[in-house]
Amino acid sequence: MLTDKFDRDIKYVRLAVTDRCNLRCTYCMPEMMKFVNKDRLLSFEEMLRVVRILAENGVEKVRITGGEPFVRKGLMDFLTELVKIEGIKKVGITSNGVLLEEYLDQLINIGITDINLSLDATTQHKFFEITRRDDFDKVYSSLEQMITKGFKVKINMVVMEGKNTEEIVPLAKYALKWPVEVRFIEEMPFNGTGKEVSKSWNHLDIEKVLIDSFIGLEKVNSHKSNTAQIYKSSILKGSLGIIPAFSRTFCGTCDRLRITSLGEIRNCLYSESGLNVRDLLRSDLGDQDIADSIQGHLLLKKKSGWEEEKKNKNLDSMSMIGG
Ligand SMILES: Nc1nc2c(ncn2[C@@H]2O[C@H](COP(=O)(O)OP(=O)(O)OP(=O)(O)O)[C@@H](O)[C@H]2O)c(=O)[nH]1
Ligand SMILES: C[S@@+](CC[C@H](N)C(=O)[O-])C[C@H]1O[C@@H](n2cnc3c(N)ncnc32)[C@H](O)[C@@H]1O
Ligand code: SF4
Ligand code: SF4
Repeated sequence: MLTDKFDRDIKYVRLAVTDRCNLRCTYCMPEMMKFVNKDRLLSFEEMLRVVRILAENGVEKVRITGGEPFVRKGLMDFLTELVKIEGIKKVGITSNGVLLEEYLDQLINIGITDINLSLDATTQHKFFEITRRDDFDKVYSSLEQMITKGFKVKINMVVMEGKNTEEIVPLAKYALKWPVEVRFIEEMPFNGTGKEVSKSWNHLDIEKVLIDSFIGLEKVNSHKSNTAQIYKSSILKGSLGIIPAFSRTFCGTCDRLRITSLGEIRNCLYSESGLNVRDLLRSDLGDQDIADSIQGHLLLKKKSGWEEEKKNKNLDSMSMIGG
């Protein structure tokens, strides 16, 4: 079992399969984003090997992220192999939904039905302002199809002062008509431009809007490794959630490791650097040696990454880290 100095067992890995993306969300990257050379990314074979090593050491859940996972060629073949790895009980994907619709049936066949969909607006116009691309209709259509086909869907909206706060209630209303979890995320300073987030709504501002707009909304307890505070009401088919990713910490129960698109194992979203597992996989080290290196690196995981690493001001694009 991979365990850190504070007895947190690591069971969850977030794997960024690419840094490339077909959108340019303003909170994540600049329009002229420079992506890394493809040979610096882990190959799918290397990813499968590292996940096997992690699974042999207690990791049970993998979340595929990026960049946009579906822009990487060969993703479906990779996922088919990934779900077969012994010990991996759950594979989820976080996607912007632009290319998702055509893959839904294949995903069901593979056994992946857990999708977190990023959507920050309910109109074409607002969607374009935030993502700099005109793909709202494709994302909405993917969403409708996912609901029809019975996927377990969580919607992620990054809340930005002066940009989309008026979209909180319209998006939350998706949970009135569909059994989806609509989650509102505090903006974090990973926009790839080096600029700080000027002023952003925090979890209390978001909570006030939700409580004022939905009758009978109540906080419920959620799983300890959940990033979101969940709210339910009898009027909702789904639920609402707030992810206080910037202003508060849920580090005490952090059971996550990240593998960036460059193949770096990072102990925390806010870590400035990590263990270069790509070089280890390309050396002649065996699986046990690599597992030992990962365990060694894990001992550097901070008790509260949020408090101790946030000062790093690592302003990478979120697409490099995977969120
Ligand atoms: N501060 C912080 N934010 C996180 C962490 N994990 C995910 N996030 C943020 O939470 C938001 C939603 O991320 P998702 O990719 O949907 O992942 P998730 O909500 O952790 O996923 P599941 O719990 O697996 O459904 C993104 O903005 C992430 O950057 C974390 O460990 N710490
Ligand atoms: C980096 S994206 C990668 C996966 C996919 N492209 C997507 O957008 O869902 C993963 C998650 O990080 C979130 N994210 C990106 N930049 C963020 C920021 N600056 N603050 C908070 N969340 C952010 C996105 O909204 C998304 O839910
Ligand atoms: S948040 Fe996701 S969809 Fe938006 S630019 Fe970043 S990687 Fe692409
Ligand atoms: S800030 Fe770092 S340590 Fe805290 S929950 Fe997020 S990833 Fe884990």
